[in-house]
Amino acid sequence: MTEPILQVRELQKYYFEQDTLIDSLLGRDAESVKAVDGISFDIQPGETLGLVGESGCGKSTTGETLLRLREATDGEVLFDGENVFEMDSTELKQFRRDVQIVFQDPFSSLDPRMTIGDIVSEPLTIHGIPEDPGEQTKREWRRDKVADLLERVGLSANHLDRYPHEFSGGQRQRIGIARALALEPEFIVLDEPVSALDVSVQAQVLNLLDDLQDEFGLTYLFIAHDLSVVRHICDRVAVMYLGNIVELGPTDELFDSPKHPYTQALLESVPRAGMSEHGRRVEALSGDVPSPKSPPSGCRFRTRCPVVIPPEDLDIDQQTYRSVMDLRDAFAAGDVNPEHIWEAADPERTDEEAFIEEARSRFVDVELRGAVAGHFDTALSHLAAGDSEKAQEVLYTHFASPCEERRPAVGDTEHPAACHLFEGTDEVTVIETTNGAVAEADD
Ligand SMILES: Nc1ncnc2c1ncn2[C@@H]1O[C@H](COP(=O)(O)OP(=O)(O)OP(=O)(O)O)[C@@H](O)[C@H]1O
Repeated sequence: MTEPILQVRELQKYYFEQDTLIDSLLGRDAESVKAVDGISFDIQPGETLGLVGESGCGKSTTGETLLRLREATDGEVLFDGENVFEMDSTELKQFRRDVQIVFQDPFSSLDPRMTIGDIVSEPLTIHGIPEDPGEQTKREWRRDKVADLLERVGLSANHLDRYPHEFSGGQRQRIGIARALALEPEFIVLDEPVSALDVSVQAQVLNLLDDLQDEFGLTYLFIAHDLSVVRHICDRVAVMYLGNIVELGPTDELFDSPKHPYTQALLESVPRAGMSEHGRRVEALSGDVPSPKSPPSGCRFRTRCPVVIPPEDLDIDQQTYRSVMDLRDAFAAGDVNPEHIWEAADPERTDEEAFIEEARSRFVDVELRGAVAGHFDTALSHLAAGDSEKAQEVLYTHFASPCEERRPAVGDTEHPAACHLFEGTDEVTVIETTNGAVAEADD
């Protein structure tokens, strides 16, 4: 195998909020937003790696941090074997030529006061290119170069003296791409390059990117939230959730046999022609993404996961377990007020049993049985007595999931996924239960 052009190792980027002098004078604690929290991947020369996930999961931060446009909190990035975060000014200057970024919004990323010629040639001017323009002046050389670049991205060389507002969204994105190509880079981060464009124009820009990759031998990191876009342009796809990579694999394999419950849910939420609701195997994603300021312990997806693993000694179905987990989270967030439950309980009765009946009807809509019912009622009786801490403790003791105790490792196989369900195995299948889908590992 060839040497990867890019190697990302345990990259971490935290944003710190409330850490100004005024904040500390006002006694506010600094808060960290764990936007990217220890991700690793490689990209081979000439490859397109997709980076997908819901809004806010850390995709753009990843792209910008590995290009050193943002300062990493921790981790390492090697480009052509060189440590990007340890480059001196000469090495960094060369790096800035070799890597480029294309942004999502072609309306705000181009300076409206500059002509297209100036926009595309600006990187050349900044880098003092050409050193030797031969028979021409530097300005003539750059004009010719820009005219050539415009034609290569499907625009006319006659557009050189026009301004961005004279172009459509698709054309502006082509201008952004021409600018990124000016320095003849090896690697480009494409940050949602077609998300702001009409669907009819998206395919044209994607085809252009594909052609340019072949023509110039480019390597891409293609960031997108739209899975259907990634499918056609990427060789491999990495799926991100709340600052972590949860699955990475060859595109077709990842789409045809997704392993991680998050990838499965993400794919199920993509409308697909000919697929009826009945044919869906896993429920589409529900619930909100937790805040990256206080991400869940262990697996970050566990608070929304449809197949979270119960403790070994507990016989509990997924729906009931989810209700208990949600109740625990509500306790922890201070969202459960016993006074309200007493008020809503049968006014004829003031006994603990009335409280428990009311609380059960509020928190679970399935019938609890056996040990599960016993632990649950014990917790509720503590709550009835006003001891919310003890109630929480009971729920944590008896219902703790392996998914919350340890962060699942991403393996180093060709198609790894970070999920406790199949750690140590390479295969996963999805089976259906009456209460929803359950992913199971093949041993
Ligand atoms: N400058 C900043 N200061 C504080 N928090 C930030 C900053 N920039 C991004 N974040 C937060 O970091 C997290 C990751 O943001 P990022 O933009 O990288 O996600 P994304 O997956 O690219 O989302 P989108 O598709 O919406 O751009 C989000 O919670 C975001 O609010």
